Amino acid sequence: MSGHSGELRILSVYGQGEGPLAVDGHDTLFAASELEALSSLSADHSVAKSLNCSVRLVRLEELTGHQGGRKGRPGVLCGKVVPNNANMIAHMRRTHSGEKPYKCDQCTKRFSLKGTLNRHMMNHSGKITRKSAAAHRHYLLCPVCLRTQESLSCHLRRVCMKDKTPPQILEVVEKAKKDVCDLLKNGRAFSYAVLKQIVSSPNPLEGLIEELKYHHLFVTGVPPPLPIGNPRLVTETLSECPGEAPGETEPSDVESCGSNELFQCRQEKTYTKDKMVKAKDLGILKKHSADHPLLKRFADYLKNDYENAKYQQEVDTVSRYLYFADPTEPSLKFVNDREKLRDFLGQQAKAGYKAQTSGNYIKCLKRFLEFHLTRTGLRQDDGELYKQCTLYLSFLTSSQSVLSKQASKEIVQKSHALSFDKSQPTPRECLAVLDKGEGDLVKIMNQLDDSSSSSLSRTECIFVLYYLEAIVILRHCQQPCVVQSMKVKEWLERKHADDDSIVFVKDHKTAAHFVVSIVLSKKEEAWFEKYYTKVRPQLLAGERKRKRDEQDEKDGDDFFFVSSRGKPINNAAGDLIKLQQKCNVPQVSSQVVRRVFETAANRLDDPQKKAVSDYLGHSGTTADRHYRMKSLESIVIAAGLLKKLQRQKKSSAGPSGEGTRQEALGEGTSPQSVESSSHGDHCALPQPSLRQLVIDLERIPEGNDKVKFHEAFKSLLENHPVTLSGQIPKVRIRRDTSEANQRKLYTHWAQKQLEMRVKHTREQFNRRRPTKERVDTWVKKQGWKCKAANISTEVVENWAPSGSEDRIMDNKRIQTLVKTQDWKGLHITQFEEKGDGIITTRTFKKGEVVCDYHGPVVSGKEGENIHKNTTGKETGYIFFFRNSKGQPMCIDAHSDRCHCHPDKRTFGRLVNHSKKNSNIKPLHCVVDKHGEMKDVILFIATKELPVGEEVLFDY
Ligand SMILES: C[S@@+](CC[C@H](N)C(=O)[O-])C[C@H]1O[C@@H](n2cnc3c(N)ncnc32)[C@H](O)[C@@H]1O
Repeated sequence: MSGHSGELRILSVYGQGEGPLAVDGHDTLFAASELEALSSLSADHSVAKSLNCSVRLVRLEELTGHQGGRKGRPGVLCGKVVPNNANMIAHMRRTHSGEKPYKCDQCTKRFSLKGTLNRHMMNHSGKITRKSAAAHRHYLLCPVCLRTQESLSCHLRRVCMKDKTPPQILEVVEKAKKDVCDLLKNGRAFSYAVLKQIVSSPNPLEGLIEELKYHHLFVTGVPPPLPIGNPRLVTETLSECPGEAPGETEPSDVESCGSNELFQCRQEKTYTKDKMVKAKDLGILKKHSADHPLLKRFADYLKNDYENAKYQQEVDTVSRYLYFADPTEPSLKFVNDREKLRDFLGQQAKAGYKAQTSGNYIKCLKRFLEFHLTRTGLRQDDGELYKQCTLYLSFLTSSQSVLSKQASKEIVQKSHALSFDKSQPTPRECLAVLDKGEGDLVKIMNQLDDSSSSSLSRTECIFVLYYLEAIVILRHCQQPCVVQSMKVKEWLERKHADDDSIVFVKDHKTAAHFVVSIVLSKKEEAWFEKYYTKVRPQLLAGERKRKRDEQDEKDGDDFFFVSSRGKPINNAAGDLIKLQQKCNVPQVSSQVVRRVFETAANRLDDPQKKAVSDYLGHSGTTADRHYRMKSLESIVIAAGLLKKLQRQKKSSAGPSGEGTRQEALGEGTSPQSVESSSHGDHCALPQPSLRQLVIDLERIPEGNDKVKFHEAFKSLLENHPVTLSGQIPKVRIRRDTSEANQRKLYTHWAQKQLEMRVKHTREQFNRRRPTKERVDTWVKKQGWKCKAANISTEVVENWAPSGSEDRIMDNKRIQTLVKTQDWKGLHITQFEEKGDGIITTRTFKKGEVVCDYHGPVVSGKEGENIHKNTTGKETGYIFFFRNSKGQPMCIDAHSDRCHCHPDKRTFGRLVNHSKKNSNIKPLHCVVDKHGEMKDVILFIATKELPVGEEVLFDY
């Protein structure tokens, strides 16, 4: 570009109303003479006027001063409209010439803006002027990228909220300003107590981040949570019994109710319903269509990757939040607005949701984001959104930790309140529906026996279904989702223990990570069997007729409990309510029942309490520990204890409210008395509280009962002594011996037999420590009806040599080892001065047989001859001893390989000598080999031998 001095150049022309005009003048050079007129302001305006636009004129000498536009791009300038020529010149100088006109008179620095100079001057003066303080307030935090910005509005407009409207940006700026003020006012002081609490919390870092956030300070670079290793495990943890968070029932959907349409019961307005209505009013229940691709893909992910049967519930949860965040359509944009989540949680709190429920929402949202971060192409498609999602994920994690703390607080408060709640129902009241409905159930069951009318009406079928569900929930204190998860296979594979049968439900969705066991009495088992063989097929058959129309729905073939539509039942809690309404008894939820029995279990001693707690699955024990306790016997014992607690009679107390121990434990309570006591208005009857009963129980001396039990047990043993293979005396026999102690007699007898079996097993392995597998195999061979592991664990874990030395060779294992020379735990190694020797590869206990001195047994004389005739390497391998008749004998092991084991070097002949450090001793024994007595020299450990020790004996 060449120019003449005095030329003016029209840099750009901005039209008014028609957009930018690409007029020639944009790049046209005007001759100085022609532009004489344009060199003044008026000329500038006149051009503008004629073109109906704004024109900028720049003198070429000014342009040549900076050699082009900003960042070295010649001729490309900012296109800014300035009001007049003077301002234009100032603008050009400041912005495009690289010149910095404002100089600090205290140092050499120059600044292009006066405001920047002013701020710089503060460094010298140490004072903040009114003007500069105002400038400082502009350092606001961008809530999206979490960076402080000199001009937030400008930053949002250009970067983080490019697609938002000015009012939306203004709103964010105003909020940021408010936050800064709040930070200055309240955010700078930290409470020592709070910090201490955070530091001692299980996740101090998370707590700290949250606390900083509370103070309007943000931590950047927080990594997103690690990818989930075991989706299945996480699924189980996340979906704790859907629809039943501890302490409340919050159906996943407003519309959801019982699994069936039976009993036209009036729907009572419950607390839960109130809550749902409120939630609906507050707008937190609306959701997007599940057909939206975003939600559909998430559903597929949950269904396939997590094998989450209840995936729709989780999708709905996410959908509700997405709707709240943006009712127009589901999107990931919600990650740009953290305030929205706070609003949502606030609304949930207003509707009366518990912190745990809100926590569940956050869990689902996290999973939704994890899905997008790990399973979609979000990173490649939209890097910025991907980044926002990771930041939001950590925000969710922090929010979750706050909610979980609040949730535990709520649970503790609630259980504390409940433990002192005298209006809590008694155990008997909890079971009122079972008592009241039993008559009808028996009638229906009898009807099934009658071959002429084996088909039930649909209502009758449903009644049986509901009643059996109620047995599992109320009598066996299981969560409704256990009922929903029980499979046919699990029913068919139930185990029998004496009169009881145990159903193991494996794939349930409770928070507990172990198999749920349900101990059914003989009567209950018979009902369940009739349901399975006669009622369930009717329910399934009803469905088959309709199936053609509903191909896509899952059918109930695998599930034990099926609805009248032949589907797996989906709301056992709702079914229970319906049954209670039908039987006209007060509604008691599964949660209340479990709590009542937990409280009632307080009266038990610690091991019993633990057994009940484990049975109920309340203890939070690890799976490992739980499986160990779960021998059939222990499950049955725990179930028996629970039953005992359930038999607590409701109101047999005298005027003082005191009942007898027997009454309190329900012993001798006849079904009739239960029936009569459960009729009428429960609340009208005088109630001794459970607490009172527990106190009464404690007042009664135990001693007398103990004596009675021991007498009963002695009497039982007279006719049914404990034997290794004997059967536990039948319930009838135990009842005849002592009605009150029949269960305890069972336990005690089983315990004695177990002890006897362990002792007997130990004897089989008394001189060589066995492996667990070996004991298991041996126990299985005995044909005892017990779990081999119960015995082998006991034998192996506490193994020590036992029995007299005279009888060691009675031990079959030792006999086998002598014969096979297959001694384990030893290794041949070389020693510099001694030649070969033996070291241990496992520990040996004092008294354990280490190996034998193997070789042909010859007379002493023969031995001496061999000794004389052997030279060199073969000397020193003859073991002299006296046999049981006192005759001199010897074992000739001069040959490196014996005839019977030509493939192996036997250990005994390689044991070296030491007088001082000997750790084994030889023991002469005799073994009967097909009627012929054979001498054996065993080596017995004289002290504990650690691994790697040389085996030595004093020659
Ligand atoms: C029964 S054998 C022991 C195995 C022998 N070390 C080998 O290599 O076959 C006995 C012979 O081992 C050697 N021996 C045993 N104990 C020893 C010791 N403490 N020091 C040196 N040599 C020893 C002697 O040569 C002895 O005659």
